[in-house]
Amino acid sequence: MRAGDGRALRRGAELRVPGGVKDRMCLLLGATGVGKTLLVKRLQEVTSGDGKGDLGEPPPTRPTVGTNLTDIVAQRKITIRELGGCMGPIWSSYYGNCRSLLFMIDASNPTQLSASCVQLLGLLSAEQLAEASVLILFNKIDLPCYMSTEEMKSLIRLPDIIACAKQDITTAEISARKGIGLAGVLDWLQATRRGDG
Ligand SMILES: Nc1nc2c(ncn2[C@@H]2O[C@H](COP(=O)(O)OP(=O)(O)OP(=O)(O)O)[C@@H](O)[C@H]2O)c(=O)[nH]1
Ligand SMILES: [Mg+2]
Repeated sequence: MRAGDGRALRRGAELRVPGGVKDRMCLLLGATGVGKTLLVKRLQEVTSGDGKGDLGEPPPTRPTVGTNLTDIVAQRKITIRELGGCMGPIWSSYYGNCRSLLFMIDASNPTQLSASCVQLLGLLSAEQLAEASVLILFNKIDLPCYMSTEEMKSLIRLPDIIACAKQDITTAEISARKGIGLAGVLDWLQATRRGDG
């Protein structure tokens, strides 16, 4: 399934995580509208070869009702599974074969911050994700906001969260719209993929 082709779950069919041990993948999670689908589309653009230079206007996205599986082919193939924000109550059904986790926060929307923080704490305390590498993405830094990302991090006490977490956590500030920080995301994905052997 291509990014952006979110589809509804049919009688919980998608709840069965593809169980093969070979099928380890990167989960992409975050509240509705933070920009997950656009990020995946942009990563595809920049790795497709013709994505050098200006990315241009962002492609349209629709809310993901269900899940999108996308292969990013850079030095090695990386499979990213985005779960729609509206799927929050059943995200945990997909933790099983997750090796790395991208968690996205909307840096232009401080009113959503506490909800995102609760989601993040839930993820970090999940037993099945204890060994996952985590990249927290503050997206939409191209938009003006009355609060800086540093203030947002401080508000949710992110340094304390990182210090107490079992996971190896990295943070990045990006704009999926403008293409800012995408190279760093790809580098991180490649580095965690290498750890898979
Ligand atoms: N300005 C700006 N807009 C963005 C950015 N990233 C995403 N958007 C916009 O935010 C809206 C939602 O983006 P999506 O990628 O559909 O969000 P999502 O996280 O996949 O949402 P769900 O699938 O509902 O969970 C779209 O209009 C995007 O174009 C960004 O970096 N900057
Ligand atoms: Mg989406």
